[in-house]
Amino acid sequence: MLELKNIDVVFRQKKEEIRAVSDVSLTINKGDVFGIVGYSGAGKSTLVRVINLLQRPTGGEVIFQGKNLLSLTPRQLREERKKIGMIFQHFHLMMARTVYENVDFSLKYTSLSKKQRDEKVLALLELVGLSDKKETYPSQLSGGQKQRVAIARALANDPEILLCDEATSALDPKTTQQILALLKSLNQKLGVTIVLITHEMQVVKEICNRVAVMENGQVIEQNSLIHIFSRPQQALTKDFIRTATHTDKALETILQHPSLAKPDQQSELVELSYLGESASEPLIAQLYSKFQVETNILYGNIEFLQQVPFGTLIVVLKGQRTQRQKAVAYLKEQQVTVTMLRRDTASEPALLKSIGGG
Ligand SMILES: Nc1ncnc2c1ncn2[C@@H]1O[C@H](COP(=O)(O)OP(=O)(O)OP(=O)(O)O)[C@@H](O)[C@H]1O
Repeated sequence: MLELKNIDVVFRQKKEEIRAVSDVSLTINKGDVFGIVGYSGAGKSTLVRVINLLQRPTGGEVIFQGKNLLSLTPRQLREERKKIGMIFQHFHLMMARTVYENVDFSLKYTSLSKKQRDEKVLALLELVGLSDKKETYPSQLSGGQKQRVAIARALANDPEILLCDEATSALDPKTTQQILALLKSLNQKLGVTIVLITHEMQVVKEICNRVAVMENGQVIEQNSLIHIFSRPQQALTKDFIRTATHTDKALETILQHPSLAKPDQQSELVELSYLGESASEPLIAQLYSKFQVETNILYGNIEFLQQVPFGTLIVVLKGQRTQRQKAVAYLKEQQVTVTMLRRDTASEPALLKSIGGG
C-alpha cells in the first residue's frame, strides 16, 4: 500500500549539509503495524513526515496506493492526505476547544451534514473510550486521554494509514500499554495500517508485526518482528533487543558481581535465545548428559512476540573446552541463538559488544 523508494532528505544550513535520511527504501503492506525504531537523531521523524509529504524528500519516490505523491497537484495531494492520519508525541490539540470540537474540526471540510458529523464525532469518541468527556477541554485531561482525542481526530476522515510519531513517549508505562492496546484494536477492527516510530523496542514488541531499525539516516535492518528478535544481524538491533528483554540490566548486574561468573579456563559466559516451545530445561539437561557441560543460569526472561514465546537466558557453561564447543554447536542445531559474551575484558562496553552469535 505504501512504498518508499530510495528516499533522501538533506537539510542545508548555511554551509552545512545534514543528511537526515539516506537512501531509505521500505514497503508497508495493508494491515501492517510497522515499527521504525532508532535512537534520537536517527532520522525517524523526518522519514515518517516524508510519508504524507509534510517533509518533501530531496530524492526518491513515495508511492501510496499506486500513486506517486510527489507528482500530484496540491489539490490531489490534499485528497490523498485525508487517507493518511497522524498523531504526535505532544498531541497537538486545540486547547481552546472541547474534546468534541477538536474531533469535529477534522470534518469541517467534508460533505457530511451537521447530523452526520455529530454521529461521526460521537462514534469516534466512543471508539476511543471518551464518550463521557466530549464537553471537556484538553487541559482537564490526562496525557493518555489527550492522545485518545488525537487518535479520534486522526481517524475522522477514515484514513487508510495512521502515522504515530513517538505517540507514547510522553506517557507513563501503564498509559503507554493502554494506548498501544487501543492502536492494536483499531488496526484489527478498522483494518487501518499503522506506522509507528519510537526509540523503544518495548513499544515495537507490543504491537508491531514488522520492524525497521534506523541509524544515521539509514535503515540498517528490516524484517518481521519475530525474525528481528530471533535473528538480529546488526549490533544496534541486538542492543535494542537486550533493552527490551531487560538483558542489558542483567548483564550489568552480573558484571558488577564478578563472583557470579568468575572467568576461568573451564567456563564461559553465554547468552542463549530461543523462539517457540523449544523449552530451555530439557536442552540444559541434555548439555550435561550428552557433553558433561554444566549450565548455571544467571538470568532468564520470556517475552511474547505476537503470541510466540521468546526466551533469553544468560548462563555460565562449565566443562572442558572441547566439550563446551560441542555443546554450543548442539544448541545451534536446536535453533538456539548462542552469543558468547567476552568476560576477559574489564570494561563493560567491551563485554556488551559480544562476539559470536547465530
Ligand atoms: N528542519 C531541519 N533542519 C535541519 N536539520 C534537521 C531538521 N529536521 C531534522 N534535522 C536533523 O536531521 C537529523 C534527523 O532528525 P530526526 O528528527 O528525523 O531524528 P529522529 O530519529 O526522529 O530523532 P528525535 O526522536 O530526537 O526527533 C538530526 O540530525 C536533526 O538535527
